[in-house]
Order: sequence, then C-alpha cells, then structure tokens
Amino acid sequence: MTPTTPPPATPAAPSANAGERVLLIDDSQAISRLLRACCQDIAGVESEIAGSLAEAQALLSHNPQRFLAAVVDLNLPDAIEGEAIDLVQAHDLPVIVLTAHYDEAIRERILAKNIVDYLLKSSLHEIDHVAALVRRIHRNCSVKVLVVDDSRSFRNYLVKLLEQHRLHVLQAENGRVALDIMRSETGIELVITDYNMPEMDGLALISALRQQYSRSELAIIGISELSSSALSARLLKSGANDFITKPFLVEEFYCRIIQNIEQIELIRAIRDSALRDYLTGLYNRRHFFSAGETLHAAARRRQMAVAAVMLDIDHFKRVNDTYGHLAGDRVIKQVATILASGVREADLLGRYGGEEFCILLTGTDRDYLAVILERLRSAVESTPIVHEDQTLSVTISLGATFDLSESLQAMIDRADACLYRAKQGGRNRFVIDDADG
Ligand SMILES: Nc1nc2c(ncn2[C@@H]2O[C@H](COP(=O)(O)OP(=O)(O)OP(=O)(O)O)[C@@H](O)[C@H]2O)c(=O)[nH]1
Repeated sequence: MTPTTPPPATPAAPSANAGERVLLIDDSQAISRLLRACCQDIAGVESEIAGSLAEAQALLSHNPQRFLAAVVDLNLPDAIEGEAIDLVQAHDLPVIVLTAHYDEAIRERILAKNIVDYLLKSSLHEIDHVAALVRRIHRNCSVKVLVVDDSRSFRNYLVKLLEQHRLHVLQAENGRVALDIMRSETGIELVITDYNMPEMDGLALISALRQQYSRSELAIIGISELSSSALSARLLKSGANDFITKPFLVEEFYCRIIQNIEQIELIRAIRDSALRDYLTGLYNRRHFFSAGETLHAAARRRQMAVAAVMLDIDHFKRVNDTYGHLAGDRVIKQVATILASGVREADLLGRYGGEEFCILLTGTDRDYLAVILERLRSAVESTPIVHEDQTLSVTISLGATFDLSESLQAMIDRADACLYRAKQGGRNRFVIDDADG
C-alpha cells in the first residue's frame, strides 16, 4: 500500500540504539577540524575530537552509545600499532581508518580487524569520502536487510559484517521463512540469499519475490559457493540484481552491498522528486490529483465520506513584501510541516500551488472535520516561525466540503468557494460547505 500523506522529505530516522555523533581520533588538529566540518556538511552529524589514544579512552569512558561510528588515525603518538582501532571496536563502534601510508602489509593488517573501510589521508577528496561513509553509516541505521541462508554459521558471519555497517539485519533459514518475513516486515530494501537451501532454494525465492517487488523497490543479491557462471546467470535472469561467489573478499562484499542499497535509494529519490513538491516535500499538485482521483472514484462507488479541504496562508504577499522571498519560502515550509503532522497517514495532503494546500480526508464526519480544521488553524497561528534573526507568525484560512460532486476538480472548486467565504469572513477561520449533511 502506498502511504498517501508524505512525511517531509527528510531521511528516515536512524534506529533508536545508534548514536548520533562521530568520534574523530587523530593527532593532527587540522585534519580533525576539516573532518568535523565535512561530517557536519555532508553527513549532518556532530563530531567529538580526541588527539590521542588516552583522550579517546576518556571520551569513551562514559556513554559510548552516543557515538554512531569512529574515524581513527592508524598511527597515533601513544598508539603506533593501531591500538585505537581495538579500543573503538571494544565499544562495538564501526571504524573508518585513516592512514598516511599504504602498502599491502598495512592493508592486510587493517582489514583483518573488520573495519568499515580504510582511506589515505592524501587529499581533500579522501576527507569528503570519509564524510560520505559516515553519512552512509548514518542512513544504514534505517535500512533493513534480510539474510537467507540455511547455514547458521555463515548467516551469523554475514549478519556480523552487515551490522558492522549499522544495517538493520533480519535472518531466515530458507526461502519459505524469508517469504513469511517479507510479508510481516515492511521496508526491507535488500535480500541476500544463498542458492542451495532446503524447502525453497534461492532461485525459487528470487522468482517469488520478483512477482511482488520490482528491481527498483527491492535489491536481491544471490550468493553461492558454486563459482559456476551458469548459476550466476540463472540467478540474475530470475531477478537478482547482483551475485557474489563464496569465498569473497570482505571489501568486495561491502562494495556490492552499498552499491545495491544506493541504487534503490537513488531510484526512490528520483521517483519522489516526480511526486513531491521541491520546497515542502509534500505531494505536488499532479500527484495529488492522480492519487486523489482514485480515492474520489472509490468514494463515489462505495458511498464513502471523503472531505476535500483547500487552505491558504493569509496575507502571504505581505510576508514576502515585508521579510523577503526567502522568509516567505520558510513560512511555506513551516506551514507544510505543521499540516503534515496534523493529518493522518491515510489522508492525502498536497501543495496545490503558491501558498495554497489541499487535503483529502477519509473516515471523518462533519463534527470531527471541524475539530481537525480548528486544530490545524490553531497550530499554524500558535507556531512562531524563525527566519534568520526574525520571528514571525502567520494564520491560515480553510474551506471544506463533503460533496463528492461529479469530479475531484468540482469538489476542490466547492472547497475553494468555502475558502473564499472564510477569507471574506475575516480570515484565520474555516468554513465547511452548507450543502453537506
Ligand atoms: N516566497 C514565496 N512566495 C510565493 C510562492 N508562491 C507564491 N508566492 C507568493 O504568494 C503571494 C500570494 O498572494 P495573494 O494571492 O495576493 O494572496 P495573499 O497575500 O495571501 O492574500 P489572501 O490570500 O487574500 O489572504 C504572491 O505574492 C506570490 O508571489 C513561493 O513559492 N514562495
């Protein structure tokens, strides 16, 4: 089912047990400051800085759960053998390693510690890359992955690797159990499945999943010991996005996992940008009408009560004229956020254009609609809006109808006529169509 009321276009909240800060351990203050700025700009997370192993120990000695991950310099004056990595891992934190030098021996030594990744401190580009990794880990907290394998030990190994990147991992021992989990859990974005399994093998699972989920909704990675090219082709043809052969390099495994997750996110972002209004993140007028017409037709068929609401910010031109266009945009965004949190997920909310919004509400009668409209009106009136060093406040007027009319457009026009009456009546009020029962 597609939710009809969009949340503001922000990433999903990370899971509750992951921290929100990054621990930066580096003896170069210049690098730490640069990293802190990049983590803030690119990943949107705050950092705490330790210049030595001893300082890191002190920061981790109380409430280490506040950290999401750590970026660790391989060589510190008081820890020349990478002891800071062990310290951070003892607190179950994902580690990104920074190193000034690189050779095969260093690479093997670092990778043996099951880190997220290692990067050279050579350029600004690498610092940006670290911040992008931190952003990835932050987003991973709300990404669900299902691991399907009949070998408990191999499943546990995959789970450990994935949890190292803070992914939210679920497990199934065969294809049938995996399908049960897919039915009961929402929001799984990636399935990693073994080929050889009792009851239902990977091929049958992938085919069953593809009957319900497209490649752009759910990524599937097939995994198997047989390094047969014929098998990888069969898995890919039956709907897998990718294929990994056991045994694999952990580095390659992570690259494929991240690439597949990012592809799903990118497609979702593109789809969202076609449905949503750029400024507010609410549905745009086109999508409001496309989803609204389906709802309107169903309501007419089933004699179901649907209310159409049109609302508009009062004297909005004055806001622009007095405080400037950017302040006007800020007001539109703030009103959108208030509206989104004031209606239910099943309601359809959109930006109609300019400072006008529209809502289709189901499951409400006239009395309850009056309660909802009053709640929205008063929430907007009582919420101060801060723009730069100014605080302003605005009001809204609303018009609503239950008259299903012959089309959604006709219904919206009736609601708009009520909105006009609310404006004529003095603004900062709502009017519900008299013609309604
Ligand atoms: N900042 C900003 N202004 C916008 C946007 N879209 C429309 N506007 C402005 O919104 C204003 C709407 O003004 P009017 O239609 O005259 O209505 P009003 O001033 O709100 O007056 P009433 O609706 O009668 O209370 C115009 O000045 C538009 O330029 C936008 O995306 N951002």
